[in-house]
Amino acid sequence: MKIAIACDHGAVDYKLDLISMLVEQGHEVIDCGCDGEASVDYPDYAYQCAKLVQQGEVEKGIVMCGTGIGMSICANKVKGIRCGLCFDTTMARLTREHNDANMLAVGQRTTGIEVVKDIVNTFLTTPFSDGERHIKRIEKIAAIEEMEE
Ligand SMILES: O=C(CO)[C@H](O)[C@H](O)[C@H](O)COP(=O)(O)O
Repeated sequence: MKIAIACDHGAVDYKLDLISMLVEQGHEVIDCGCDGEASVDYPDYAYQCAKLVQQGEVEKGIVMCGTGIGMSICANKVKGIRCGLCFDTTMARLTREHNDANMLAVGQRTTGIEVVKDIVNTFLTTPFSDGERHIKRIEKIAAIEEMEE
């Protein structure tokens, strides 16, 4: 799978760990930065990653910061993006099954790396459940985006 990944200065270590894991698994990864621990602004990196997902350049996006909150807020501002902030594998499974999330957000300061790896693997391998009620709700999300334009 082609995946874009981005972080702010609060999650560089996790981003590098996840890139190693994903490449080892055979995924193609586009690294949207940032690259060091100097303070940066998470919207700059979340936006780059979300645009790659929106434009169909990649199938999924993964963003991370201290908590994942800032990154997820930004990603969800981009039309067509459904980014789930996850703290465990149940949330990762449900954001795929129920929300058909195309982006995942995690936090380096809130969640251990082994749990984050499990979250990422669950997110990438769980299909959308395709239930009629979920489709209807996702269509309503898209309708809100249209109303807000
Ligand atoms: O958006 C966040 C908080 O909800 C992220 O955790 C950021 O990484 C964090 O705000 C960065 O904080 P810092 O004090 O500038 O390192």
